[in-house]
Amino acid sequence: MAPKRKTSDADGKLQNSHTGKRSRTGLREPHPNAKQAEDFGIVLREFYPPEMSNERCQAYNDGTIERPIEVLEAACRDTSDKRRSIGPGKAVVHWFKSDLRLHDNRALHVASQLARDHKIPLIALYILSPEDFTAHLASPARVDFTLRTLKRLQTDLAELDIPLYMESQEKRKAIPGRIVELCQQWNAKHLCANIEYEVDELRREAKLVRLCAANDIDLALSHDTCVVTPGALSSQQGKQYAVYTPWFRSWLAFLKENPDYLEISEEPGSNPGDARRTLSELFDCKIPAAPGNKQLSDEEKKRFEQMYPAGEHEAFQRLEKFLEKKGREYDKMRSVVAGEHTSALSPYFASGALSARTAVVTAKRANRNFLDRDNNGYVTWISEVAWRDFYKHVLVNWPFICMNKCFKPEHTNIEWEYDLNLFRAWCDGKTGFPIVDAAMRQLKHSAWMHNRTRMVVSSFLTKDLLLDWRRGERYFMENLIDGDFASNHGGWGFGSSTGVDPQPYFRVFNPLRQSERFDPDGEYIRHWVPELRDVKDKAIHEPYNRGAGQIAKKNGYPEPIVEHSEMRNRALERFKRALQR
Ligand SMILES: Cc1cc2nc3c(=O)[nH]c(=O)nc-3n(C[C@H](O)[C@H](O)[C@H](O)COP(=O)(O)OP(=O)(O)OC[C@H]3O[C@@H](n4cnc5c(N)ncnc54)[C@H](O)[C@@H]3O)c2cc1C
Repeated sequence: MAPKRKTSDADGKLQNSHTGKRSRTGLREPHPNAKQAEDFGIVLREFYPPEMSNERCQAYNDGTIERPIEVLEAACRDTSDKRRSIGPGKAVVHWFKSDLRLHDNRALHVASQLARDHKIPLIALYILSPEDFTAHLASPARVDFTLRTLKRLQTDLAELDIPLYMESQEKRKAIPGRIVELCQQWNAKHLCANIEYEVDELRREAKLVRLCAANDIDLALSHDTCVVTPGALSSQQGKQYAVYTPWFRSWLAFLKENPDYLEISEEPGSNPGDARRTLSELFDCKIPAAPGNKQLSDEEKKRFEQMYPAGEHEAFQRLEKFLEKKGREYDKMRSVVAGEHTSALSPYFASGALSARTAVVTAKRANRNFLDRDNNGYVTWISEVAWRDFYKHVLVNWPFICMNKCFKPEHTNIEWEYDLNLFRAWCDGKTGFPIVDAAMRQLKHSAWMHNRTRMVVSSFLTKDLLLDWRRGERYFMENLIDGDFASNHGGWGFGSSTGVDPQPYFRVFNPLRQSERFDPDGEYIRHWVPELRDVKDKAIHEPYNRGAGQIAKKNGYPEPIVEHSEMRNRALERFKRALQR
């Protein structure tokens, strides 16, 4: 039998200009929530087509549509002969994206080796794309952190006589062409970059590989951001794991068998002596400005600078300090929401100032006996870093999750609410549920939130308010300094029970129990909700039901906006109904 022809991802995007099942007229009918989802700001129509159909997700699962990673692999394969024949040129370029570090950077290492072998200089490149920031919902705090990290990177590179050329490109479509133009201007024949696994980026890189080859430039791409490359692990049936625990077992076994995956790449050496002179104009580049829609106030800028100093040196110091002071107790303390018991390294991973590999190797060293599961603190922390890999592996295999779809497309049929008042109350930390409000205010102030409360508030938005989880996912991206598509989607999928390896839908977090368990003395709540600071003892968890209503009311703290058990039942009914369809 002839194999089924695969539709390319890009073809499919054009074919699938509408959503849902075919009606009797042959046109596709929208999903139950498609229109509301657009009006509620979930599908960004400025950049993307309407929500895709469940059929089309199924076609990805059946392998009849090429995944973006396959499109990229095909581009690399088709151009490999041509690329191999390309000579050295006069410079090698490393294109920085979300890998803003010198230490343990796979593609940068390749670029530096090439430059050394051919005795030509290395040029570093960064292109800021306001459109990408908007389409990918980058928060102003994350953009500011990226720009501050670039400043550190520029200084570190300059010490090696390597220039960092930076510019803004308003239109993201213009980026591949502009990169080719720059390489031609610098007479560079080799361009190196690390792979980003989000759909837009994989498609862009597939185009760029071909465009470069057509212009006599070799784009060499490296796998770098995950410890274990997406696609390297598969179940006994040869499939991508959808459950974390067996996946993690396989991840550990893979690293035991392939220790080279934990090898740290050397930092680049200095450029040859005359690079300062021959490339002098590239050394004075200004850090691009944050786009107008991603600006912070002066007060916010100062606050974030203090909370999260930028750069890889800071990241490494924080890593070492965390492992030394908190690592051993991590398994016992990581869910306590008051105080600092986790590493708070997520902004550094997200910007690429710290590699996951370095984190694992350093933790392993701190533990010394990692594979024999010596200390539960370090082993648990490594397993958390592995969650980051897990969600990226999931994204590569099920790319439609990048397109506003659930991991199980049938979950798109859940009937959500689209109530703006409830959504605002959640965003502003005014739901009358102290643990939820404390967490949402922590997010506003710190652009970061504790993992436990991320789970609590995502469950609350979806199960207690029954709001479409994708709006919460978007709000997180727009506000987190560590916003990372795969981890954020994974977290929201977990909390809303619509994702890969989710919390089962019938196990609904009770905000009160979560509060009593993970903030037993109410320290976290009192810190973030000043209206409740004078509330004594256990009343802090639900002031209106435990005799502290007067204080709460006097200080303007709202009564609960919903009744948990009633909403829980409603959520269970809606999930059951959707899954029985
Ligand atoms: C609804 C929701 C949304 C989330 N959104 C993001 C996000 O946008 N970006 C992000 O980096 N993480 C996200 N997470 C995962 C997790 O909450 C954060 O990574 C963690 O809180 C960061 O704090 P830390 O650096 O102190 O973590 P630590 O506890 O010190 O863990 C170390 C590192 O492991 C990784 N990690 C830990 N837990 C997870 C996890 N559950 N999933 C994936 N990676 C993990 C992170 O890179 C983290 O920095 C989300 C979780 C949920 C439930």
